[in-house]
Amino acid sequence: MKDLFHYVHKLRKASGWRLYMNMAMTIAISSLDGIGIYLIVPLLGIIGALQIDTDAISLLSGLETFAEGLSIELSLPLVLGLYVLIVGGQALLQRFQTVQNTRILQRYVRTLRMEMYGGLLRAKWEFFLRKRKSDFHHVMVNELGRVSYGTSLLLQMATGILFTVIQIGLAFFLSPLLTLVVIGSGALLAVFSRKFVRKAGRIGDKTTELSQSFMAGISDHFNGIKDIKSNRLENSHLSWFDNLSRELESNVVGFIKVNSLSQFTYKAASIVLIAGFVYLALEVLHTPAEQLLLIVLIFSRLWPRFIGIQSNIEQLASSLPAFKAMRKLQEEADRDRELEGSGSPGEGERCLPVDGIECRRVYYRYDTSEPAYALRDINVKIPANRMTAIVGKSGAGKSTLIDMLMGLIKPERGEVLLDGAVLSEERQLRSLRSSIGYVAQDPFLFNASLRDNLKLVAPQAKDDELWEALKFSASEKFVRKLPQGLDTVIGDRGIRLSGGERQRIVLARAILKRPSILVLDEATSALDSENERLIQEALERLKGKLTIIVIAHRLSTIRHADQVIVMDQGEIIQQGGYQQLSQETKGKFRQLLNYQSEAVPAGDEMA
Ligand SMILES: Nc1ncnc2c1ncn2[C@@H]1O[C@H](COP(=O)(O)OP(=O)(O)OP(=O)(O)O)[C@@H](O)[C@H]1O
Repeated sequence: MKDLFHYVHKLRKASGWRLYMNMAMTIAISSLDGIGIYLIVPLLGIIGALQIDTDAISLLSGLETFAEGLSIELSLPLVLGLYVLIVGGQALLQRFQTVQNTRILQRYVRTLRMEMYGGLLRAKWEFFLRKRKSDFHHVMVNELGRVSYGTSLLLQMATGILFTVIQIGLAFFLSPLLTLVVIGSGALLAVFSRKFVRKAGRIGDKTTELSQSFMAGISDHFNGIKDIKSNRLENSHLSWFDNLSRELESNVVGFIKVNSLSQFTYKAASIVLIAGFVYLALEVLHTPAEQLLLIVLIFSRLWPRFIGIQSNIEQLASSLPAFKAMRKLQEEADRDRELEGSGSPGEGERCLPVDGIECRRVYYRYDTSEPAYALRDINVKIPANRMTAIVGKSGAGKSTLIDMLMGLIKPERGEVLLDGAVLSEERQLRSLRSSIGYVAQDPFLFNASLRDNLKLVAPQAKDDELWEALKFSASEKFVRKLPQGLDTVIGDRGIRLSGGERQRIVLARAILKRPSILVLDEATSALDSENERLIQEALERLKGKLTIIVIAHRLSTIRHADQVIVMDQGEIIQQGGYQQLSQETKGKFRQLLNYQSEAVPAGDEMA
């Protein structure tokens, strides 16, 4: 419930005066509706079109006196005209209110969407390490949809309750006793219906759980579709999908069963109640015909309202888990917020390291409840405007060290310094991040044209700057050969390009940002030796102008590095110049060189 109130508060903040205006309109519509319906029969009585004793209904005798006072004669056309005016006005207001309601709701959903997306984008990298990507899709699509639906239910319910209260007020004027009996019966039934609400809540929990698995499963499957197809895993995935779909189906049917059972209970009760009323009125109390007509009228107006509210409560209970899930993720993301107010790439002050980046006694664990350290007692300096290479076996901690140097993760112990100052302030971190050109192991491209992919980091870049960057990354030739050149759309994650082509485009993009620190994490692993040589030469030309950090398994790539760092099991076990390390015959680096020289033909050995 706390979560619901949290979102109601947000709704109030997002909609401001519109929400109150909406409530006021609800009151007007309900009043007009009540007046229109309840007055038609008695008004016909006043003008004598129906045989009704108006003195039996206090409100009507008052109205009659009022009309007499104004010396207005209540004729049939006047009564009917009044009725048309009231009901027509009410319909017009209702239309206006529907549009207004949608505005309120859509504005609110947009606010929530922006808040959620902004919160996620601004969260630290470590937040993403702990989470499944599909959980974000799940919250942004499914849960947000349920929250929006829940909120619209809430608005509907608020309208319904207001409506009912006003109708009760009007009905009370017409017949206090009868109205009290109807309310009492409704309240009694509501108490008995609490179990329906609880059941609906449990079904809502299950819906959250199932749709989370559904989203996680399908995104995993489509990410790994190539593996699925090549290993003929279609059937096992289909059977998983079938089981989950069945569970989803039975969950929905389960909810409808609960909902329809409660509706049935209310309807059955209404039949019994109305029969009881009529019997009591005719046989025991000998109520006059006009009163009896009112019993039916009041009952038939109020009872469906009770049913509607009960149904809304159940549906709301089933969407409460979505409010909870969304709030939880939003709060987690907000707690892990970083780089407040960071703008688009390239914006803000950039840093130009003069001394370099340094790690002092740095320790890091991905999971602090586990003993294994991904980085252990790291003491290293990455000198400015030099090329540093990080090598080591798979899992040695190379990428983790790079993440640490880029300020993506924070040391559990120890400190990272930029030009001698501890990297802790937001401003420092922001300027460091704005100055980095990063090419990941698994390069990411958007399903857009090459031009758009490149301009992502430099929106103002002219075509000749794009071509210059492409030339740097040895991609100019292949891009010129593409049918639409820079306008070629490269498919989902750049699927229409080869692995090596993708790496080169991402490298061009990193260069286009004109970084002062270039970080390449296995950035040329998919390249043939010819293209790799071209990139090496380009990097050579950059040496002395920017700080370059390279991770490479293929040691030939780092022949020209000024400094080589060798890592093993999270520690730095060797550090020095390429030549120096290759001559330390007992060192790990020499061992790695030997493994690779055995694997490549003699002429291609690095030296
Ligand atoms: N997100 C993560 N959660 C938990 N452990 C992780 C995570 N990423 C890496 N690790 C662990 O941290 C250690 C270092 O991983 P890291 O990716 O830094 O190695 P690496 O040297 O870059 O390996 P590779 O050359 O294969 O990319 C490994 O034992 C790895 O299992």
